Amino acid sequence: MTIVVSCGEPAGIGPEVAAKAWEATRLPLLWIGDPRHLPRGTPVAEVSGPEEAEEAAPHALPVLARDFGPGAMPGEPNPVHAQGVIDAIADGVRLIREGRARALCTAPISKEALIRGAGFAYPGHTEFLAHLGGDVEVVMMLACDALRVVPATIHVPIAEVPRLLAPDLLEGVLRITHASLRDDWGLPSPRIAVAGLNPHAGEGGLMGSEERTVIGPVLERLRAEGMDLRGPLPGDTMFHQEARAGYDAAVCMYHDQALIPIKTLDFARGVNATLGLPFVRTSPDHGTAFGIAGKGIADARSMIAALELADRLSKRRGVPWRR
Ligand SMILES: NC(=O)C1=CN([C@@H]2O[C@H](COP(=O)(O)OP(=O)(O)OC[C@H]3O[C@@H](n4cnc5c(N)ncnc54)[C@H](O)[C@@H]3O)[C@@H](O)[C@H]2O)C=CC1
Ligand SMILES: NCC(=O)COP(=O)(O)O
Repeated sequence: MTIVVSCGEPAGIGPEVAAKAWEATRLPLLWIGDPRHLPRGTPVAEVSGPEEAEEAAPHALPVLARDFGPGAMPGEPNPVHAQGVIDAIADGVRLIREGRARALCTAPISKEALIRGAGFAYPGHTEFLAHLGGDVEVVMMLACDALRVVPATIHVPIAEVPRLLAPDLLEGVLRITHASLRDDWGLPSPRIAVAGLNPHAGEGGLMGSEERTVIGPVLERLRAEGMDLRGPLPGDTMFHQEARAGYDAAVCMYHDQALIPIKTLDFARGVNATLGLPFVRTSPDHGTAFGIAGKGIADARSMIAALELADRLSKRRGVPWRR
């Protein structure tokens, strides 16, 4: 069964890295988008559905063709394309729900282009997919060989993090992360490190209180259920090599606390996966990279890693849509 790849922002590097990743892996993908946005020379097999992808994939990139209207200008998102970009994601999810595809790999979108061009109501794929998955609670994980990280709050202004960091939210994030490490990653007893919010994890309450009022009590409660949770740990000292050896995933309190270490360690091969969905979704860790779009120089290793992870996780799950 095929892995669906949504086109992402046509003015970015998404179409290029998808074409390069197909070339490198020949996995039975189904790319949904306007084939005119693919790099010139990409061998394309237009198919009418995912069922035809397997046969086509060894020779050409299987494409479920959409007409986005005007062509794409590298680096300059066209508002007219925004709805097509959103629809490609939703179509991919529909194919999985219908049991016709086994996973979704999303190429990067420009959140700003979709919000401005089509009034997109979500700050990213993660939140949109949570809605399409049945308004479920989800978690963003970024993973590479050296590290897995989870930001407890995701696409929100930093000023709002302390208010949003409620015990219920943190508990949900930890439960979903723990269940996914066990069921999707095959770790029978996951070890999770949890960062504090404040410098030095609050320095005994002298540099902030969330570690004592929110994070600590949630960890105590879940430890009592048998989860292996370390922390709250100072965010600045939990990512060096020796520290990383002590846990399977790090749950962080905000976006950059989680993403800076992983993108610094392995930007080229990091993968973003959404946990808690009824289906498997992965994505490269990078964005649209408008500055290099159309130049043919984009590095496809993160997209390849995202496809390989989607392949592995969906095979492990065995069903396209878990109810
Ligand atoms: N999953 C998604 O849809 C994601 C979307 N984005 C969106 O992408 C847009 C741009 O975000 P930025 O913060 O600039 O991050 P970015 O990842 O697009 O670019 C950061 C830097 O890395 C370089 N770069 C990125 N990917 C590369 C690749 N595959 N090969 C070679 N160089 C690469 C870029 O040229 C740039 O210098 C934003 O609108 C953001 O919201 C960002 C991350 C994920
Ligand atoms: N920085 C990660 C990111 O923006 C990915 O967001 P999403 O579109 O996968 O929700």
